[in-house]
Amino acid sequence: MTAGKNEAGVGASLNWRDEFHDSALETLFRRTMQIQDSEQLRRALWIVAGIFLLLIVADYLLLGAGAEFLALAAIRFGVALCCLALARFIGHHPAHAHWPLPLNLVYLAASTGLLLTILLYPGSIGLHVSSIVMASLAIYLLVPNRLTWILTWSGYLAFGFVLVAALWKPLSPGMLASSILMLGFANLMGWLTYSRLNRLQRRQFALLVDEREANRKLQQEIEERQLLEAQLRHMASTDPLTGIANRRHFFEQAEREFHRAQREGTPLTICMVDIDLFKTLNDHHGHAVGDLVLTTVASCCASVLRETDLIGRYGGEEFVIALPQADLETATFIAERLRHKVTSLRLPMLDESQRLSVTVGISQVEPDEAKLESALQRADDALYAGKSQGRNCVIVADEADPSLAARA
Ligand SMILES: Nc1nc2c(ncn2[C@@H]2O[C@H](COP(=O)(O)OP(=O)(O)OP(=O)(O)O)[C@@H](O)[C@H]2O)c(=O)[nH]1
Repeated sequence: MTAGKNEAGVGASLNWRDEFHDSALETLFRRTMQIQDSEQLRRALWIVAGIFLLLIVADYLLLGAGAEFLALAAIRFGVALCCLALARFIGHHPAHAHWPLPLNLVYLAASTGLLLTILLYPGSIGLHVSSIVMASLAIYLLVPNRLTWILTWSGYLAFGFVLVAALWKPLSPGMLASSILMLGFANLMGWLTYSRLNRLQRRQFALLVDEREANRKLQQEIEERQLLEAQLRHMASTDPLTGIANRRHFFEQAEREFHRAQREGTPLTICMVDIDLFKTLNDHHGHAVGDLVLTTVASCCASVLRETDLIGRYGGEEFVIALPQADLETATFIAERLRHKVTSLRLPMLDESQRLSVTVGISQVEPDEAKLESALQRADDALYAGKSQGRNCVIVADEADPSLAARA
């Protein structure tokens, strides 16, 4: 169901048959009501069959076991059988509840049977008029969603009655006129009741469709908003060039790790990573190549880390890494692995003499340290020490043991 069609909503207009003007909505309505309609029809057929069978008993009481009774019983039994067969068929195939042929044939049999009884029955004409009136009302009330069929059937019944009454059971003009009036009134009441029920049912359905459409749109809007929020969050926390965390987001996460490490007494190390002679590379090959180098080195750094490690762009060509649960020895090992990986990088626009390299400064958060910045400062100092020692190396801050301050 498209949104445009649903705009019909509460005001979804109905035609003279009390069906939706919008054929798609009408089809949806019928499909939705299929089970209910077939159930209703089945029940109607059972009721009609039951009435016809009961009438056999009434006929017997009135006529005795004569030839007229047998003829009547055969007609009534035949009609009841047709109804039961159709009810069973619809029970197995609910989708066929609106098949015109079997339904119209059964109706034709039932109403013809009813008309024939007028000929065979010696009862008063008042009884026949009442039975035709009851049958007409039953059609309006029991047959779901088929006004054209209902009108045809009621017309057949009324016309048949007048014909039978005129040809075989001549009535006085007064009796004929009042019978026709009774039938007309029954049909009018039936039609009005049918129309009222039908309109109510369809309006409720249109409301439901509207509500569902509104809910669907709302859900779609919520999902779009959530997606947008996620995009905004991602944009606010990510460096647009390299795709790793930006400085702000890195520090948010690193602060959490800092407090956890201090609380739990576990190690936390910081690595400052700086691309060597990046300015020269930028000046020689231009900013676009510089950007590509930054992106490549950033993903190279990220690839040597565990999921729990943090990496962010500190600024320019400098990256910062936080390694929870890692002491200086482990951090040095990781930094060396990173340094080696960067030196082995090959970019098509750079020749062999222009190998990429990084210098890394490492520091460990001290147990009694109140701020993360102190450890960062020490890592930065170690980095600049590495730069002044000739670059492409890993330097550990305040390291007394020179074996850990590895140099390439
Ligand atoms: N392409 C590009 N260049 C950047 C970006 N941010 C900073 N830079 C450049 O990075 C260079 C940093 O150079 P310096 O800090 O002098 O250091 P260096 O040339 O790498 O030398 P050392 O660090 O001493 O090895 C400058 O030329 C900046 O313009 C960026 O986002 N893209």
